[in-house]
Parts: sequence; structure tokens; C-alpha cells
Amino acid sequence: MTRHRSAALVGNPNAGKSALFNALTGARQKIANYPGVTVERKSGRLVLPDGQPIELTDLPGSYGLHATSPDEEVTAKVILGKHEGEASPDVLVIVLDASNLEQHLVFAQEVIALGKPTVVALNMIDLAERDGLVIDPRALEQALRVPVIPTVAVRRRGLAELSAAIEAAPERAPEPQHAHITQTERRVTAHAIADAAIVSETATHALHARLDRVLLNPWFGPAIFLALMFVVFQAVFAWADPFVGALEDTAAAMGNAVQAALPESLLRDFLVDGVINGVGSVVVFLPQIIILFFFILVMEASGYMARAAFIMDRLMAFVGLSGRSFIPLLSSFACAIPGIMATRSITDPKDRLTTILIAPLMTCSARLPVYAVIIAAFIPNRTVGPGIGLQGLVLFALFLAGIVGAMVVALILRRSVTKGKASGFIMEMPKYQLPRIKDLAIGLMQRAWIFLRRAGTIIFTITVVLWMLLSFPRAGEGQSQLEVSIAGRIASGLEVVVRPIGFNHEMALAIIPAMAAREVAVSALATTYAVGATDEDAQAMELGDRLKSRWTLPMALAFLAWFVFAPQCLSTIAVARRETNGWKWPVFMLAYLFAMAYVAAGVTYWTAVWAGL
Ligand SMILES: Nc1nc2c(ncn2[C@@H]2O[C@H](COP(=O)(O)OP(=O)(O)OP(=O)(O)O)[C@@H](O)[C@H]2O)c(=O)[nH]1
Ligand SMILES: [Mg+2]
Repeated sequence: MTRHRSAALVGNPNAGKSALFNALTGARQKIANYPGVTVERKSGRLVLPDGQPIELTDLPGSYGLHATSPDEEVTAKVILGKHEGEASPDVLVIVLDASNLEQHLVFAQEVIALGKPTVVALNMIDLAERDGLVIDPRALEQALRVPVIPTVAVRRRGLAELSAAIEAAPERAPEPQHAHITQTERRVTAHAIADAAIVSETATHALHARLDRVLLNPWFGPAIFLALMFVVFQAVFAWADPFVGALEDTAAAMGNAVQAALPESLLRDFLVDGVINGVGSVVVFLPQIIILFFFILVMEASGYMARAAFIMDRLMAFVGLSGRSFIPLLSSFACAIPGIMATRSITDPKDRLTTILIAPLMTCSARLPVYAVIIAAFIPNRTVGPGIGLQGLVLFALFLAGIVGAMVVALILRRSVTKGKASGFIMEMPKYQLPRIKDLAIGLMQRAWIFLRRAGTIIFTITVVLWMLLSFPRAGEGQSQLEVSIAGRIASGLEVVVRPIGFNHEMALAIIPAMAAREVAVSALATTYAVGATDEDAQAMELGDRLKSRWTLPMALAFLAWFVFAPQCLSTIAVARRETNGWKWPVFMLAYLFAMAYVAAGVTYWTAVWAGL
């Protein structure tokens, strides 16, 4: 028997490939309860029972070897060994959703017919049991003529057996006639195989079917979705408040301690103004980030997200997109980068391009600190109805403004530069599941870590550079440090451009470094005002109080409007370049977003001034 060196997980989307991959290799790949989560292949190390390590690859879900979307293409290339400089995997591990057997057997047959050493992981056995399905793995094995191992990836059941089967997978010969079998024939066979393997079936879907009838109802569905979103943003403010307050106090106490401990020096200024005031002003928003992701992760794991995509389909079709765009757009609420990558599961190239172009309009989580600091400073913390906080309402409105903006842009693009017909919606509805606490905890820790790592690296670096540009050259007697500094002079140049939309010197200064990472807008303002503060008293002030004393309400609103539309970070532009293979579309994206941001900020400012706010 030849030794195997590599194996790959293949199967339909949402079969649990990544969950199995994580369980087998100890990786932390993203899993979520909707199709199209994995869009890139990812390898890890699996140690077989004989102690031999092999390379295991997690692949994007696919419906067939004749790929129709960029992510499916990756899968087909890897399986067929057409990936540059790479041999095809020695063993193919087909992952089947046991609760959705018939459907998953179609692609499985195509893979088995290749004749490579193959093992089937009959995954989600627990869900099948829950739904009253009893499956006979031996019958399945006989029909498919490859080993079948029942597994429950998320409970680590069947892993040892699966590893042993991978190790022992025998060589096979390709089935000679496989090229002549049509997809329809495979469907007929799949039906027969499933029929033979399913020992008994009792209908216990009643509750879920009833849930779907409500959640997918054309009237209730959208209403429930909107209500849910509304609750999320209320919670982001209401629940986080005490935690953010405590963190702010800690940061202030640290600043005071350093201030008291060190003699007056450039080093002290650097630590207090640059590090604690600057980076600290961003880190305090960690609780809000965690609350936002708590809701997103619960909706993802439960299977609700796919329902939300379904009910948004009509709206998407109206603006010329397919429901497939929904998941990428939704991912963009975390960050536009994974969002843009997720568009690889969109089949139609123009559909995909449009989705890439509007993804930056979804409010990424990096914008949350910017919104939060300004809302906390300028929007009174009071209720406007039973349980409806005004601050949460404004936050909701800002997210909504981004979404509405995106839909308007999509509508225009689909009638001009990316002209084309909307393609229909073909996403499968995943099974409802109760989110597992452990998965949730891991997901939240990952998000918290990403946020803190950003604060410690990119945000820290830019804030330090900005502090230096603000601190040199040193101002002489009677001069203002802000005016004299390099950064101050650059900002004065830009101020000419942004004055018509109500921005002052410090706002002009903040929007440039924010191109590197949105949160930097907050640390930049904090550092700028700290450096600019003349007396010791003012130095201890919190950012919100400083903003309140320097900005008018129309200015604050204009700044918010700017951040709803302004182009996201440079990394987003870079990813857009990679995914569209050129500079044309990223430049277009940059231009239209700047134009929109400028107009939106201006209109907001002058409307607010006119309204006497
Ligand atoms: N109950 C149960 N849930 C599972 C099992 N395996 C995976 N899941 C869940 O099913 C969902 C999909 O799992 P993923 O691992 O993301 O599926 P995938 O095949 O990688 O999907 P794509 O990347 O979209 O192709 C997640 O919510 C998992 O938590 C299982 O054996 N039992
Ligand atoms: Mg996956």
C-alpha cells in the first residue's frame, strides 16, 4: 500500500467541511450556517493513527466539477490536480450532509467517478437524527463503493474512524464511462441511493417549517429582520455603556498616573498624548465591537442569516443584484475585505463586480468607534419611546444610510457601467440550529483579538507617526503647536477643500490617516486635541468633552455623513484591485465614494445649519 501524503475535503456548500477541517487539524477556519463561507483553499496538518502527518486541505463548497463561480473553480482545480505546481490530493474526503443526503449525493457521484482513493464522511448525523432520519451507512457504502464514516464534526464524533479510513483508503481505478453521465442521471441515481440508505423517516420538521412560514413571509419577514437590526443597535449602546465607561476611566487613570510619575518631557507627551490618549481612545470601544459580533455570530450559526438573505432577495432583485450578493454584503459589516472575497461565490461576473463596488458602503466594524465617539458626544443619551434610546437610533440610521446608499449605487451601476440582468436566487436554506456556546466564544475571541491587534499594530503605528508630525517642529513662545507642526500645515492645505462642507482644521487632519484604518480617525482626533491642549487641566479631558467644546452639531453630523460614504481603508482598495485584476475598478470605487462622501457631508452640514441645529 502506498502512503498518502495529502487529502482534501470536498462536498456541497454548508456540509461541514470547515468544521471537520478545524476538528481534524486544530485550525480555526470560519464556519457559519450558510453556503459559501469558505472561498479559498486552506491547508493544515492531520496526524494519521500511524503517527504519519499528512496535509489536509479545506476547499470551498461546490455543486460540480464544471465550475460556474470563482470559488468553485478553486475546488475543481485542486481536485483535478490543475492547480499550478501542485499534484492533486492523494485522498479525497467527500463530506455529505446526512440530513440532506439526496442533494449532496449528486456531486459525490461525480467525485467518486474520478477513481481516486476516496472516503465519505457522513456528517451532521446528529441533525439527521433530530429530524427523524435513520440512515444505514453500510447501505450507502455498498451503493457508493467507498468507505462511509458517520461523523458529527462539531461534537468531534467519528474523527478517529475517519482518520483511520483516510490512512487505509485503497487505490481505485477511474470508472470508465463517467464522462457520459449527465447531471440528470446523477440526480436519479442520488434519489435511488438515498432511498436505499434511509431506513426510516418521521416528519419532525413541523416547528421549523412553521418558523420559516413566519420568517420568510413577504410581510412579516422583512419587518422581523428590520426589528432585529434595530434591537442590535440599541444593544450596542445600551449594553456596552457601563463597560465603555469603565474602560474610559481606566485609560484616564493611566494617563494621569503617567503624567504624575514622569517629569515634563517629550517622552511623557508621547506616552500620554500619543499612546494612552490616541490608541486608548480606540480600545475603549471593544465592548461595542463584541456586542455587535455577538448578534452577527448568533444569526450566522442559527441559520437565520440565510433566511435574511432570502427575504432581501426581492429588494436585491429590484436594484439589479441577486440574493447571492447578500452574504458578501453582510460580511462587509465586519470588514469589507472578507466581504469582497466572499463575492467569489457569485456566478455572474457583472453581479460580482457590482457587489465588490458597493461592499465598502456597508458599515464595517472599524467605523463603529468613529460613530460611537461622536454619537456619545453630540446625541443626548435619552429615550424617544419605550425602550428606544436616541443614541442607538442614530447608530441604526447611520448603518441604514450606508445600506440605502449601496442600493442606490447598485441601481445606477446596473443601469450603466455594469449593465445586466439580475440573476435568480438559488441559495439553499440551511437547517436551523441552536448556536453552540463554544463556537460563539471562539468567534467572539477571534473578533476581539482582531480588533486589539489592529489597535496594537496599524492604529498604534499611525497614531505614533501622526503624533510626531504634530509635535515637530516645536512651537516657539506664543505659537500654537498645531499650526506650526508638519501635520498641521498639511491639514491647513486640505482644510481649504473641506471647509465648504463644514469641516475644521482638526477634522481635515483626521480624515487622511483614517484612510489606513477607520478607527484612526478617533485616535487622530484624540492625539490632535491632546497635543493642542495648552493647560494641564485640558489635557485630562476626555475626547468626547473636547469635541463638544470645539464642534457644533452640524459639524459633527457632517463628519458622520462623511464616514458613512468615504472610501474605506487602503487594504480594501488593494483587495478590490486583486479581485478585479486591475486598477480600473478600484480607482472608480475611490472616486465615486469620495464624491458621495463630499456631497453627503455638505448636504448634511448645510441642512443642519439651515434647520438651526
Ligand atoms: N449539528 C451539526 N452541525 C454541524 C456539523 N458540522 C458542521 N455543522 C455546522 O454546519 C454549519 C456549516 O459548517 P461549515 O463547516 O461552515 O460548512 P462548509 O462545508 O465548510 O461550508 P462552505 O464553506 O460554505 O462550503 C456550521 O454552522 C457548523 O457549525 C455537524 O456534524 N453537526
Ligand atoms: Mg467551509
